[in-house]
Amino acid sequence: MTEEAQRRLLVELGASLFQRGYSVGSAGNISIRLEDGYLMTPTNSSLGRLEAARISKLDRDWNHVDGDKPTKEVFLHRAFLDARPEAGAVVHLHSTYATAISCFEEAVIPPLTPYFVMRVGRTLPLIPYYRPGNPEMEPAVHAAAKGAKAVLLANHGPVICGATLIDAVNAAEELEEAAKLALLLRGMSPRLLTPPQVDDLLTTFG
Ligand SMILES: O=C(CO)COP(=O)(O)O
Ligand SMILES: [Zn+2]
Repeated sequence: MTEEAQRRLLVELGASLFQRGYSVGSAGNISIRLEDGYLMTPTNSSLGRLEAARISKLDRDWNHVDGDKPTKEVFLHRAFLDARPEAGAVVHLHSTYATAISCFEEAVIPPLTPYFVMRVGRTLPLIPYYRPGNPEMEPAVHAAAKGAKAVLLANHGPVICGATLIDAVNAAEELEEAAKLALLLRGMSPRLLTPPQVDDLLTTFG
């Protein structure tokens, strides 16, 4: 896909996430890996109102080379993109239910549905609280991303990657849905997928 097409897709999917309430105000940020660097949403931009020509571009060494100033969470995206060479895009949201789960001491989403396991995987590490934009978070996120496709930032929100932007957005939506189910069923005793069922999903679709 050309860079122009990636830019257009970022504008389209950002608007789609915003319109459906996955982000509000100027919350959240998205990155895409290119052959010659990275595209990132500009800082303080709304995912609902991105402009293709103003999207930030960084070179392979993470220097800002074009467009508006990038998100203050560049290091968060770098942590994922460095740790997971197969990742083509990273989505960070403040989506309501995943953020609610991130506020628990035990921030766990159990394996309730196949699509959560298929898109998010076996583990969802919780990163301790850091101020948004604090680069000190990078080593913890990098280490966690080595073993997981997604993390929850405590009292802040989810970060998730995918092979393509569409994959990362699908995974972010699936994570939010699973968080909603986990909260709906909290305190009850729902049937969970068994470890062999989880293994089977990851072997078949992982
Ligand atoms: O979600 C955000 C901070 O965590 C939004 O920050 P930016 O506007 O700098 O991308
Ligand atoms: Zn944030």
